[in-house]
Amino acid sequence: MEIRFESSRKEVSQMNTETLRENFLIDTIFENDKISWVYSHYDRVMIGSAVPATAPLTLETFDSLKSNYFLERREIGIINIGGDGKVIADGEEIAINKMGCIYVGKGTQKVTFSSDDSSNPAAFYLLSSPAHHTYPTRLFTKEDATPITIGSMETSNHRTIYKYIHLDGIQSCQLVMGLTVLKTGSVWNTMPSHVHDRRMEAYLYFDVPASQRVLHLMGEPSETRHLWISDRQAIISPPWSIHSGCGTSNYSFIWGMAGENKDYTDMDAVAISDLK
Ligand SMILES: O=C[C@H](O)[C@@H](O)CC(=O)C(=O)O
Ligand SMILES: [Zn+2]
Repeated sequence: MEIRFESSRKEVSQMNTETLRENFLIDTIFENDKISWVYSHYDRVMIGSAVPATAPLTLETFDSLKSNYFLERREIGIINIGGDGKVIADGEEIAINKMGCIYVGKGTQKVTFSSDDSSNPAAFYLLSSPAHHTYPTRLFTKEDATPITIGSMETSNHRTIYKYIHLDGIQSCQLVMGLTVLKTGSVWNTMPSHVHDRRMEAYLYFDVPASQRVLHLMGEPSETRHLWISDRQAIISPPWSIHSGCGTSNYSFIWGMAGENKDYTDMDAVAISDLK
């Protein structure tokens, strides 16, 4: 497991491309037959993936977590971006199709991931944060997520937001999770952008066509930086940073947060005219 420590706002304003990518881009995820994790010191959120290509995979703990099993003091949100699959949580088998979300609560001792068809394996994106209470394991399909459409074609940000784990959805201790799908012809996500100093955020871009890229924007609103992102790569966004992007085509992404509250609408908007 890779550990990423935090960087200060001043440090980030002085980073070159390579240092920025080393600190905030997660590019080696979604490897076949592997569970991989990055432990971020922003709100102690763990960002990972599980691709059970040829055989099922079991969630294991790490020495550095000093726990007897992964979810002893943690909760986890799982979203499938690949073929149909299953999650087994302490014996409870749950089928999960593309864009479905499963929350598994603290205290669950054994979690296993499998694919229905090894020629089209499931690809599970994982987000985990510390937890102090057990909320029940729950599945939401993308239809359960009461999708809302925002933005417009005129401003190239027409998109549908699916909220899964949040105040009015699946209950959790601090995890908030969902995904956004851009309409054909729309390329901007989270524009106008925002910050929420009370919560860190992580993005996983997916369904980005192989020859296309997303220009992800981060940094303080008056000190923005960019990173070029390809399909199935993730980005860590510090609590003081904007997290927004513009694609060379439309695309989708999973957003996830942890911190002070689970209120999706708790955002401090940044006027487009204030970005530098
Ligand atoms: O705090 C919320 C997150 O940044 C995302 O939900 C924003 C987003 O998906 C979008 O506007 O497209
Ligand atoms: Zn946000």
